[in-house]
Parts: sequence; structure tokens; C-alpha cells
Amino acid sequence: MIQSEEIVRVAAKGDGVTASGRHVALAAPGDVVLPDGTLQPGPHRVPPPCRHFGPCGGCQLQHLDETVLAAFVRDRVLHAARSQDLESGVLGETHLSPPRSRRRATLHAQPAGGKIVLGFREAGSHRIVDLAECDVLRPELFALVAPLRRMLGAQKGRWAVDVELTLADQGVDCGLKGYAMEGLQATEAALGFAHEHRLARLTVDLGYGPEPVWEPEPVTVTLGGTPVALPPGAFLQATGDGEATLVGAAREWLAGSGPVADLFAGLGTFAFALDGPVATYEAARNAHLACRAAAARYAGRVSAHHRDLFRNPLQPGEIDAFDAVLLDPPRAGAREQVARIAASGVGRVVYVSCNPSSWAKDARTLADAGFRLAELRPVGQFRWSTHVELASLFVRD
Ligand SMILES: C[S@@+](CC[C@H](N)C(=O)[O-])C[C@H]1O[C@@H](n2cnc3c(N)ncnc32)[C@H](O)[C@@H]1O
Repeated sequence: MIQSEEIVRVAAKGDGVTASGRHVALAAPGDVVLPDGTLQPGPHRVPPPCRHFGPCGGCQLQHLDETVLAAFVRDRVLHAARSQDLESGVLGETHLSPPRSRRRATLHAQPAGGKIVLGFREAGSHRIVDLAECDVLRPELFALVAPLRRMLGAQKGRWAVDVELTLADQGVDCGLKGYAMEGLQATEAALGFAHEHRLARLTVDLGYGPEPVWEPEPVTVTLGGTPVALPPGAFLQATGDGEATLVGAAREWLAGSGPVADLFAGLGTFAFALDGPVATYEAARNAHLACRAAAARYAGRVSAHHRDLFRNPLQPGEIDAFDAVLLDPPRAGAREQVARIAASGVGRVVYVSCNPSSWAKDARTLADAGFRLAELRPVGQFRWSTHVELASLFVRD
């Protein structure tokens, strides 16, 4: 006879899992799966705040309460560490970004069924969820959804546009990929939209890179108190509070340190927030140039270097010129670079990661070279999604 089974944890992709290993979609720990397959809600299940939850690919975990959401982020990070036999000296508090805090998002738009649909894609599908509300996006970004729908409706025929929205110092930076802007009507609609909604910038990308068509004043993001030019499409941490948490950890762990190498530095999110001398290394040319210009103007203690750290990692002899290394690589991790850090004499490494699995493999390399994982802080910037980040400190004597 089939027994009732309790959901005991949430799997990496968001399903609830019973002690026997059975996966149940949209189940929360404490829910009970009855013999007929129905779910009896437990104490950690909450009503999803958004009407689109389920089909919308933007969120997977809106049915979980705050306690279980934070535990999901923490356990993903701990599980990754333990998969490589690593235990952290200190496990810091888990940071969860609040609702409506996401300052960057890519939405998709196209005509369907006689109207324009605009929103995130459905999970595992090309279908677009036509957003009537969103509990993830900053209100400044969501406020543009309905006007964008009207503006994009000026295009004729079949089309599909990606809409990149970023909240910059001057307001919203909006990038349209695939928007033809052909003819007077489409051009007037785009410029009228930018003007009416006081966009910081509007760029159009027809396959040759983003071209600004509206930018009343240069667009910046302020990083560690320093205004840095924001190139279209450049990387920015997903939420302001998430950035503050990661930067706070780095500042604490690198306080009083001598020169720091900031690898995969982007626009200088960490470099401009630290107090001592920092050398940044970054492969994206636009981001590197923006960082270099801001450093020259405002922060003489920051020197910026353009370098592909996958093909040309910093070598042990170069790393030895620094007291500490901070790295924040893309999802793939930084295998080649971490091998050089392991072979160097540096004693302190701050590793910020957007992928606990690749981080854990790199962390193993550091541990094998005598580093101890001194502290670990789980970070959930992508609230209600299964995307998990972390900050970590490695030390060797
Ligand atoms: C997760 S982002 C972090 C950026 C920055 N630390 C921040 O917090 O804003 C990763 C950065 O690595 C850069 N990157 C990707 N591949 C690289 C490579 N092979 N060499 C150097 N930088 C690279 C990306 O352009 C991006 O700026």
C-alpha cells in the first residue's frame, strides 16, 4: 500500500523531495503527499504573491515561506561545499533580497493573438508570460512594461524583441534587441517613449551591437561612491542590497590589507568600494575602459588592466605582488586562474561566486594548496529563483 510521505527538503531545481527521494513539483517542506497523490499543505507553504507564479520562468519558489527560502539558499551553498569535503570555519547569515528589488532584467516581447505580449519566458519554453504584475522587479522597471507594450505595437509584421532594463543613477537604461525602428512612426514612437518616461538611455541593437538613440546625459552607476560610466549591457549585481552584502563581506575580509588584485572586476564594483590599492583585471573591453576612466578621474589607488583571465591567467609571480586576491568569475568558475593562485604565495583569497558548483571545484583546488575556508556567506539576490550566490574567504598561514 502507498503511504503518505512528508516533503523534507527542496531540490536544486525547486521541487519538493520526500525522505524516500520522490520529487514533487511546487511542494514545500512540511507538506504531505497523500496516497492519492494530492498535497496536504504544511506550515511552510504560503500563497504565491504573484498571479503568474507557475507558468512564469522568472520565479520557482514563491510557495515557500521566508524561513524555508533562506534555508534553501544556505543549504545549496553548504551542499556544494560538502560535495568537495569542505566545511567553513564560520557560516555567515544568509542574505535574501526583498521583493521588488531586482534592478536588472531581460524581458521578451512579440505580437501574439492580436496583441503584444511582454514578460519573462515560461519555464523551458519560448512562450512569453504577458506580465500584468511582477513582485521581483524594482517598481521603476515594472512601470515601463505597459508603455513598452504600446510603443512596440508601432512595429508592423512579425517581430521579436528582447528588452534589457537596468536601473542606473539617471533612471532606467532600456536596451531593445531586434527592434527595427524603421520608418517615421516607429522612430517617433521610440523617441516619444524615451522622452515621456524620462529614460536615462534607449539603445537599439540590430545585430551590430547596441546603439544609443537617446541619452540626454552620460549614464553612470555609482560603485563605492564613485560614478562609473555604464556601457550598454555591462554586468551589474542584480540588486543593490545584494551588491552591498557582497561588497560588505569583501571590505570586512580585506580591511587593512595591502595591494589587492580584483579579478573578473567588471566595472569595479569591489575595487571602488575597498580602501587600499587595487589592480582590476577584466576581459570585457567596454567595462574595463569605464573602470579605467573612473579610476583615473576619482580613485588614483585603482589601476585597471584589460586581460582575458581564461586564456591568460595571472601567473604566480604576478600574484605574489599582492597581499590578497578577490575574484568574482562568471558561472563557469575560474579553474585556470585558481590553479595559479594555488601555486602562488598569496595568503588571502576572497571568492565571490554566482555558481556554487563551479565555486566548490575551485575551492577544492585552494584547499589542496593549503587554504582553509574561513568564512562562507550565502546570498540569494535572485529571490524566489533557484539561482544562488555566495561570498567566501580562504586563508593560509
Ligand atoms: C560575475 S561578473 C563580476 C563583475 C564584477 N566583479 C561585479 O561584481 O560587478 C564576471 C565578470 O567577469 C568578466 N569576464 C568573463 N570572462 C572573463 C575572462 N575570460 N577574463 C576576464 N574577465 C572575464 C565579465 O565580463 C564580468 O565582468
